Amino acid sequence: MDMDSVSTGDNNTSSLLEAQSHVWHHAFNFVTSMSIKCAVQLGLPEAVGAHAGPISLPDLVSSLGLPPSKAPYLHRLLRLVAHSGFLSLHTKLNDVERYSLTPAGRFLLSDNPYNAGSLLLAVLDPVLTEPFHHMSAWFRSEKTTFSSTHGGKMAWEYMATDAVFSDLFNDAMARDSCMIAELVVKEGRSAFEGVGSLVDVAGGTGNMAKAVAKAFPGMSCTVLDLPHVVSGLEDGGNNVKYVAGDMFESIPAADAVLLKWIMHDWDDEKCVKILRKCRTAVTGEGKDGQVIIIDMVLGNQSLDEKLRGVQYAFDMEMMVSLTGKERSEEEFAKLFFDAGFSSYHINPILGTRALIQVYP
Ligand SMILES: C[S@@+](CC[C@H](N)C(=O)[O-])C[C@H]1O[C@@H](n2cnc3c(N)ncnc32)[C@H](O)[C@@H]1O
Ligand SMILES: O=c1cc(-c2ccc(O)c(O)c2)oc2c(O)c(O)ccc12
Repeated sequence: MDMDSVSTGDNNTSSLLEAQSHVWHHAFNFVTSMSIKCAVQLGLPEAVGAHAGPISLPDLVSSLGLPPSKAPYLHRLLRLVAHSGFLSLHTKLNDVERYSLTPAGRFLLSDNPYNAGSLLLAVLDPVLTEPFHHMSAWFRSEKTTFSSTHGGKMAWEYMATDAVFSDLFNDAMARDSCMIAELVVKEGRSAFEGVGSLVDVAGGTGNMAKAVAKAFPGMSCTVLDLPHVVSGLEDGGNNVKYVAGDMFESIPAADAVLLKWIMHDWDDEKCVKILRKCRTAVTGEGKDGQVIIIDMVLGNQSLDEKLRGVQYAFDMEMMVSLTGKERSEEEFAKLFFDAGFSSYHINPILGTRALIQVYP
């Protein structure tokens, strides 16, 4: 091959090497993700976190119950996991390497109520990674919706048939809700003040509703979700009850309806259907309620590069695993007006996500 014809633009040595490394960085990102997944599956965060002070490699090998012969291999895994920002490396004591958890590493602890390890395990489960192998074939096909993998089942139908993946996914959602509930109660309190009754539509196992009910003792909260998600869940004290149902059919009347991480699961047509049902729920019986949405809003220029990258990656996940998408303010506004709402307010208080209040 004539190499001159391959290199384009500025071909001095450092820019060539940088361009190659850029490709490698993205090609191997997957290896980094899978290595962090392995660390979570081994219980590494718990072993590091439980140790009094930074832990050495031999102590880690024994507390993880690994064969001693695995020590040099574990050392290599630790190096990457530490480099990725989940462990701090301490070398001061007698030149022995010891590890402690960084704040991001503590997010991987299974007993951390905010644990994000479950989301990592779900996103890196073959159920969710496998469809990506078929993305280019889908682009070439005439099909406009991707989500027909998993033996031809659509996402939520599939979920009802795979209890292991469903439990992992619901746990990921529940942990996220713990953290978001705390932030919402702290930073977005005004949205919930004066609300007497709230339905958390597709509210999963109810963590968000429980936290909101606890923070606002006078509020009665209902969690609506599919039967396989809420069946067997006891109505929790604290004014929280569960209803098994289909949000496309009927949503109980309330002063406010919450949709956390729901809009991005669905295409525009389905979103408008859900929003119309929500509008009916908050305007019945002479009510003049509101719909509260927690989701990403694309195009917030104050987000840094990394967070914008996370939003675009989530958008691909929604495209490939579900029939959903992440939306800009303009795209959300169109949905709201199409569903008959008259105004909205976006409060970007949740990092990559925002709290949106929508009014009839
Ligand atoms: C992404 S999860 C979000 C759960 C919860 N709102 C949260 O943020 O933790 C989407 C939820 O929608 C539920 N769901 C899907 N289709 C539904 C339907 N037709 N009616 C009610 N819930 C549904 C799923 O069971 C799942 O719990
Ligand atoms: O990573 C995700 C994956 C999925 C998902 C759900 C059911 C399926 O059967 C499926 O194949 C994929 O849904 C998500 C979601 O709904 C969120 O709100 C946030 C993240 C995800």
